[in-house]
Amino acid sequence: MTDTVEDVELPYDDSASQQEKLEALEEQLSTLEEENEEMRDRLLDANAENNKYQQKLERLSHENKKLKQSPLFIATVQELNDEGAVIKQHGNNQEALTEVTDELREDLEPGARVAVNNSLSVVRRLDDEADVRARVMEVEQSPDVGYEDVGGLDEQLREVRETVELPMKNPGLFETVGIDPPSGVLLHGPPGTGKTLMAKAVAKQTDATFIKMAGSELVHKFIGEGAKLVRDLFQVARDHEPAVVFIDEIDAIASKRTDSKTSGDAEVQRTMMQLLSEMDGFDERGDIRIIAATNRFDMLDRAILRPGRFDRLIEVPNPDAEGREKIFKIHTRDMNVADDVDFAELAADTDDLSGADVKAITTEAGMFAIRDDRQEVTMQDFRSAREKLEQDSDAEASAEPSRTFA
Ligand SMILES: Nc1ncnc2c1ncn2[C@@H]1O[C@H](COP(=O)(O)OP(=O)(O)OP(=O)(O)O)[C@@H](O)[C@H]1O
Repeated sequence: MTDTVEDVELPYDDSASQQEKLEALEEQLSTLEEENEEMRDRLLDANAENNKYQQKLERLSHENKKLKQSPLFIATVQELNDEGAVIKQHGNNQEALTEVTDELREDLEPGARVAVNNSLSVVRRLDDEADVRARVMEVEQSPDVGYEDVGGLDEQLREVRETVELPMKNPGLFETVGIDPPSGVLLHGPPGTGKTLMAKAVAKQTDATFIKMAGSELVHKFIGEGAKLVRDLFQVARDHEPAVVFIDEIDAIASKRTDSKTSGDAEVQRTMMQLLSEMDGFDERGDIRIIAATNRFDMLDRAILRPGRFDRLIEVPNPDAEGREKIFKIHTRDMNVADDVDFAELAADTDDLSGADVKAITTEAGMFAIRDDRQEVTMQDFRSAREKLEQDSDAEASAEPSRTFA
């Protein structure tokens, strides 16, 4: 507590002379001034020290944030003991003893998958491997899509059948002629044009299991995961032969190399290299065919288009009027359509739309009939549906300029 003026003890007796009082007071004043000076110096030092600590704290907080954000490695907890957790890193299988915070410890047990940072500290617990696989891989024993469900892609379908179906159904033919069937088939074109549909249809036709994985899912946030998922993908395919492996959005793992050297890019590269090596070592691939799809053909790294890899390129464009008419008919097969509906006219009026857009119009037309309490879908319903979807996509396009709906 600070002294108040009343607390100050006077440095003289009442009996002292004026002169003595003055001298005593002067002496005390000078002592106090010295002490004050000393305190001020100490305060300044403390302030400087405080600033230094403040800066250090900021640096460490920044570092901490960066460590949590930077690419993380995957590991499995082997055991928990008094000193922390023994973890085994995926990829290099190295074991390490690392500290874990008390809160995190409660959430961990041997076998748990965790994300660790550069200094191997556990940052968080992850979903189990099986969950990740199930999330990124779609396995369908026999897709319920046939060639009759694909409209307006006769030429593309012919090529897909020749390159995927024929080698599976009649491998001897290629042996007799003495050529290798194309390894992988790449479908490229705008979104919603039927690429996935064709891949499913060919899987059904060949009684093959359809295994789909999206490139964007493969490029996981975690180092080592992408390449491992590619290995898993091909293992699942081998376990389910005959199989059609469909890799959607392949551009996510096979884009032209960028100049930046971030760990994220390195991870994408590693995932792509794993895919290439799986494809290259696939001579004895048996009954597994690979189809990839992309909306960004221009972005692809040419390495994946080399002979023996995705060497059959099939463009899948938006349908022309004739194609749109067929797609209208396919998606209204089970609908109660009024006699006045003219699909040729609707097709002529829906320039530049994709197959997915045409399908959306048919569903929306049905909704108009339901809202109006009718059981039959009329030409007017289709027209209203088209207008509604155009308006919706105009609104979306102005919010997000990269997407358009002509
Ligand atoms: N040619 C088509 N014939 C019939 N239906 C189609 C056609 N194209 C698209 N569709 C409809 O649109 C849906 C989406 O199409 P699909 O998933 O095959 O597109 P995609 O080309 O794989 O698109 P993305 O590049 O966005 O993955 C299909 O399930 C189907 O209902």
